[in-house]
Amino acid sequence: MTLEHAAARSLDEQRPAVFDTIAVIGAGSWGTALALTAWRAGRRVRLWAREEHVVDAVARERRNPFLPHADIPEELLVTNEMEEALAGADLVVLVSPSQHLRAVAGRVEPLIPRSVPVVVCAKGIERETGYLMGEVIEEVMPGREMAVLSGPTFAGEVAQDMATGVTVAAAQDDTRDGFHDDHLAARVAVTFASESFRPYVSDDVRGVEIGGAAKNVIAIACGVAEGLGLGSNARAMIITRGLAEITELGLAIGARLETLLGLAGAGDLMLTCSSTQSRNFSYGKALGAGEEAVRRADGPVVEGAENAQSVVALARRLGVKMPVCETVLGILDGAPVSASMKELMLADLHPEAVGASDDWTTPHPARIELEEERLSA
Ligand SMILES: NC(=O)c1ccc[n+]([C@@H]2O[C@H](COP(=O)([O-])OP(=O)(O)OC[C@H]3O[C@@H](n4cnc5c(N)ncnc54)[C@H](O)[C@@H]3O)[C@@H](O)[C@H]2O)c1
Ligand SMILES: O=P(O)(O)OC[C@H](O)CO
Repeated sequence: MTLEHAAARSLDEQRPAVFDTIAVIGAGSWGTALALTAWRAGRRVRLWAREEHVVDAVARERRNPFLPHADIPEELLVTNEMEEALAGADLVVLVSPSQHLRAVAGRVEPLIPRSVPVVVCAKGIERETGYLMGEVIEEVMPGREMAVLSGPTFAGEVAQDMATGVTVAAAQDDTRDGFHDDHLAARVAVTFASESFRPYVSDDVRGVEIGGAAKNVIAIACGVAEGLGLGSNARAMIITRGLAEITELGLAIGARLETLLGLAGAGDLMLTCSSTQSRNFSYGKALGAGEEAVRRADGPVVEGAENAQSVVALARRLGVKMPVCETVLGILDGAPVSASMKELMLADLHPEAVGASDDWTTPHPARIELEEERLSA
């Protein structure tokens, strides 16, 4: 059977076994929404919160300040004790911000049996090492089975039980053809699936990871354009050229095109680039509008700002051109916002096709004119 044929067989026919007891590690907005999703799907759920004030708030009013509008049911245990959260778990879901994943996974590793798989939900690339999230896990939790879960998912909507689709990816045994009911991604999919939460299964871990990491940087660029009042055409251009950048980077690390065009790639890019529900978009919008763009260590994470440097560093290492991401990095480093976006418009002209800018480029005529005017002034 070919991979395509096997993938087309429904998971219902195959009946992968669900995980019963889920430890969600990280009680920010996404960890809390995922804990609610697993609880609604009928699982026993424990949620580990790093901050004591979160556990206190849940005990007092069944609300988490990171996700203030969601009611947290009594049956969902919320604790500061890592051991208590992990006790008896047959699946561990890691939902810390990307730059803290290593430390958090390092705390989890000695506390769970070798047989317990992990699902990584952070979106980013580790700054110090340039590692994708899965590579961090391979180093900190060697030999452990791992899946990644990503896609267009505002935590607030997921918490309100609104229709959402995600991609869950886990490596496949090369010696076997197609998807099987013991494939970790399939087991995670049936564990979380509900009427309103629809996971799709994949074996392209890198594709899912890179889409989630890079789209946040592009979302900042879209926010900047919004803040500057550049209009809807500009936003569509940035999203589309952003997708071209993500595609080129993804292909360079061995991701598949279908994944980059799927929920965890194009889907998440569209969502994050077009709504003030996105922290990344809103942060960029404040920068574009010349307002104070605030990031607090104890506040909501802005992964695009945390990861612009690591995304650009990976692209430079692989010889991939990412002008939109480069521009965002420049702005974050203090370059003038409006002039940086203008420079993006006046960059060399080249073919649209992904990877084709090496074939043919020519200086932008308007830029040459400006330079000549400047010289003659
Ligand atoms: N919020 C969403 O809508 C959403 C959706 C999908 C994926 N994600 C991803 O989930 C990950 C977690 O983001 P979030 O939105 O849940 O966070 P959040 O912004 O809601 O909350 C911040 C989180 O960071 C944690 N934190 C702060 N300092 C820390 C430290 N030193 N060590 C460990 N943890 C620390 C806090 O405990 C808290 O859980 C990110 O990679 C994000 O991109 C978020
Ligand atoms: O609020 P953002 O910008 O961190 O985006 C949240 C999710 O990643 C959207 O899928």
